[in-house]
Amino acid sequence: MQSPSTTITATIHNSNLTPIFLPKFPPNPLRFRQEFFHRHRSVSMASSFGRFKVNSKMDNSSDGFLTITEYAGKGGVNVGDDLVVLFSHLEYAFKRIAALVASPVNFSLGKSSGGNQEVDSGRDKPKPLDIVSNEIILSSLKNSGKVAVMASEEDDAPVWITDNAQFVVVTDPLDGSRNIDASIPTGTIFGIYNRLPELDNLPTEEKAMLNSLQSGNRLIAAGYVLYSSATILCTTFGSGAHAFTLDRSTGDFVLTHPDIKIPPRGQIYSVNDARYFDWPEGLRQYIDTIRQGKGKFPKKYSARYICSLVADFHRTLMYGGVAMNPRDHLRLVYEANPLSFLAEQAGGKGSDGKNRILGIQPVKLHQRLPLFLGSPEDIEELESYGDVQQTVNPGYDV
Ligand SMILES: O=P(O)(O)OC[C@H]1O[C@](O)(COP(=O)(O)O)[C@@H](O)[C@@H]1O
Repeated sequence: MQSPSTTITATIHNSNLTPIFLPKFPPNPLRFRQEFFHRHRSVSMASSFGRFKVNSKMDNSSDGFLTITEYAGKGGVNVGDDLVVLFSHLEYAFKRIAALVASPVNFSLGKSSGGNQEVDSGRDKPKPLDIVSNEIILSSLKNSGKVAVMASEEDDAPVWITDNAQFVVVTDPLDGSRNIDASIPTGTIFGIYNRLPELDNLPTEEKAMLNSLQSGNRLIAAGYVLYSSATILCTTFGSGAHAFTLDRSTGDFVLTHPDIKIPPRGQIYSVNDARYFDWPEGLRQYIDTIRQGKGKFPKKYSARYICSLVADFHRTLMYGGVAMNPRDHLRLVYEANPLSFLAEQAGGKGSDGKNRILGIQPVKLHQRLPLFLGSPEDIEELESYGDVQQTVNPGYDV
């Protein structure tokens, strides 16, 4: 009989993981790289924006996992040097945030949004993690030299960084941070647009705002980072959704989930159903119906709700079903648009219950709306109930 450690080692070996607590294995098998090349060898990866195409040189690549830089770079989908540089700076920010949320230093930072009120004299009040994460991302974007403006959920107004840089970045630096004291997964969400040169002559505040209020249809890239048992960066450049897992032994994000396809139909719904009595009739009926297995899919649905949007969305992408927040709570610019872009790139849908999210023109930076993300058949069935947006919003303590 094998010893437990032999069994664990074998299991990990077979699943291509390289944990830091075990001796390093020989180079990782070729599986993901080969799969990726095989799938994309002659396939046009042009997005609806018509920008990115696979470079055929990828066929001749060497062994091992594909890093995100390789994927995005000249040997991969070739999104352009500027975007590759921007991504490498974003990656650095995400690694710093991943380290921070997992660090004992959290406790001295004051994890919760309220921060630590008790401070020794002469010492600054610790900043909550969402503020620190915001600063980390802003500093990376500044260092990249590629970003004209950043709009963040943590800032009242967009920050103009530099003239003539190509990109606009919108972000929720640390979503789900209210859960962090319990070490529940959190995430970063981001979207990238091209700067609109036609606005260049406007006053700074105005051009910063209008560049940030672009419709989701114009996103050229988007993604989220899940800080959980693994740190996963799931991204799209408009040519499918791909997830990269942080290999802590090398510090690289490596392609582990190429070309994610959300199941057309899932069996999981994700919602804060303590709000049931504030829901409109249509939403109650929909949930009652699928719970009982009386919907179009004749199986009883199961509920999962982490209350951390990135984690709930990631699970939905992997397993299918629908993740929702039916009240005006989540932000169009920072959350709904980037995640809807990813959902669509994976074959899913993003809706406000009536309309496609990516078609909505933002009118305010911090605009909130109901959000439904998930499998196409589930979203279509939900929308067919008509009355699914929660308009009663009394304010909730937790
Ligand atoms: O309280 P609700 O309606 O369940 O909302 C929970 C949602 O709010 C969030 O915590 C985001 O809220 P904040 O933007 O206020 O941090 C999501 O992560 C989560 O999905």
